[in-house]
Amino acid sequence: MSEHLFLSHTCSLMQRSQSNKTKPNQTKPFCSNRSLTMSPSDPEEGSRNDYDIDDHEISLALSRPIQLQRLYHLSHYLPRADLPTFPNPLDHNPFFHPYDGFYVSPTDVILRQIVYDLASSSAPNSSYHLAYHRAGPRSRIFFDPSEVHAAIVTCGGLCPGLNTVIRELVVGLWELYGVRHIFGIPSGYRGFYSADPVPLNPKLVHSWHKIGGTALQTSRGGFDLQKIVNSIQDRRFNQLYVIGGDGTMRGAVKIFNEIRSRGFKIVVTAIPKTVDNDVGIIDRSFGFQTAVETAQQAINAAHVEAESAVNGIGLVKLMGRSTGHIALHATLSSRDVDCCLIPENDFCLEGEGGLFEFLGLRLKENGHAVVVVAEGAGQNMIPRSDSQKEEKDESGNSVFLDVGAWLKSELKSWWARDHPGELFTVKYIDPTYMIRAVPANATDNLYCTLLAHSTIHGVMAVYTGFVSGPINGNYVYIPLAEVAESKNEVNTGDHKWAWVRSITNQPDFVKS
Ligand SMILES: Nc1ncnc2c1ncn2[C@@H]1O[C@H](COP(=O)(O)OP(=O)(O)O)[C@@H](O)[C@H]1O
Ligand SMILES: O=P(O)(O)OC[C@H]1O[C@](O)(COP(=O)(O)O)[C@@H](O)[C@@H]1O
Ligand SMILES: [Mg+2]
Repeated sequence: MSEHLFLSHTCSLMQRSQSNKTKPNQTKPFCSNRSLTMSPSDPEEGSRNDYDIDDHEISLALSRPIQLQRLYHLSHYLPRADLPTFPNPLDHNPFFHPYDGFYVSPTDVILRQIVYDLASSSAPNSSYHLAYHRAGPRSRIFFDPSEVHAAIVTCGGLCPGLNTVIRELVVGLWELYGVRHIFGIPSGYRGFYSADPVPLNPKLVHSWHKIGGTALQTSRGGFDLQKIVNSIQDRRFNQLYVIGGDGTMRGAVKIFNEIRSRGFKIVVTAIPKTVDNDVGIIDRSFGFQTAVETAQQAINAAHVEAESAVNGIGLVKLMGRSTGHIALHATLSSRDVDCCLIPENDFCLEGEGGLFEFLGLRLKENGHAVVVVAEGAGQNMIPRSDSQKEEKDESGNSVFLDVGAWLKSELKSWWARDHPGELFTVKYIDPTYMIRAVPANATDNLYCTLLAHSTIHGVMAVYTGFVSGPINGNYVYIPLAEVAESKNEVNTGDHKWAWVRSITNQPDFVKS
């Protein structure tokens, strides 16, 4: 799945770097502050210290090959004769003026990593620079727009921006490429074989970006591969846009493989949807910022309630099945939070270093405290029956118990035991669905638009089995299977989590 490209700029950077070695007084590339970048090859400038960068190390780092993550293209399994090409209709779109460089070529790439330690050759992947195909319009397309039959489906839980993505897929296909056969599949994967497709057009979807949820409806479970692919074939769909989270994408990989093995001229693409921001590789998922913003209202309310009570604790549970991104970002944005609990960190309640001790001190100092807990945190501590242990939703995801309700009850028991007769209040706010059922904010709406349009461009170029998404702020095409298996967890060793801890002053809550 990979090929090596030695790009000419790599060579030219190497040459620049090497030529600097022989002309010590010239400005070196990548050394912004000459006084901090003495090279050991310049004896008159002193001996090597911590700020030194060896030219040889720079050359080595820059001379690494670029490994391009290859994408599936219909030409990989269909004869070229079945894939006539057409000029991109954007050539004649009155609103576009394709200039030199407007169209993206297969050699346009975006590097996965932009932060490098030039001196490190032992770091993972350091033997090459990983790159992805840049997203964007191609000069030639492989679909006659009049023959396109596009199907759009939304699966899994809600996320702000779902309707915007659908809207922009419809408007983009219609306005940019002249596609007129666009259909919504109602109620998730099961809708392929249990419902009639709904014809979509720009007029119908015009104001959908202002509405939360998904106008196409969604569901969990109901993934029947053969029925889905048969339905796609029977209805002559040749473009499939699947919008959903990790489960949906694992399903999309199976659909893609089945379509490929049947040799159909059908493109499959997925648009990652996860309010939890738990999908890896891409910078962030759409709707996440809206969810964090909406969570502020719950935190503010918890703070007001806590402050207005004697020994008041405001407890807010936020979404995050296996990752604590929403809780973390909401905590960082709020500054009213005393403690943030996430699934990536175990915590203990009792004893020295435990949550109760910490909150007891906060109440003593401030008279109140605000706790934010992600829904997946502390699940291993909540007592559950055998049937609860086994419980799964229709998609096979484990059903979590309510960590907020459990924590509230534990807090009350602790206080009654250790501070009998003293006033104490816990106000538990569970805004779960409120943070994901809202329409996307302006930033997420714009993001959804770019996501939808960059996806359409890739599909019209008949890349298949791919996901479009931003890496380092640039839109790229990533193999679907890679995204489906990726995970984005909070790195509790990095600066962001340290920042949470420095704001809240919370300890690790480990048993001492
Ligand atoms: N491993 C899998 N293989 C095939 N389909 C799956 C898989 N996991 C989930 N699905 C299907 O994907 C859809 C959404 O999955 P779910 O886990 O509920 O949400 P999300 O996609 O948001 O993670 C459901 O219809 C489910 O049946
Ligand atoms: O009640 P539902 O609809 O199953 O949704 C609850 C789950 O959905 C989520 O919001 C998102 O999950 P998915 O993106 O995997 O669908 C989780 O945070 C939460 O556990
Ligand atoms: Mg999921």
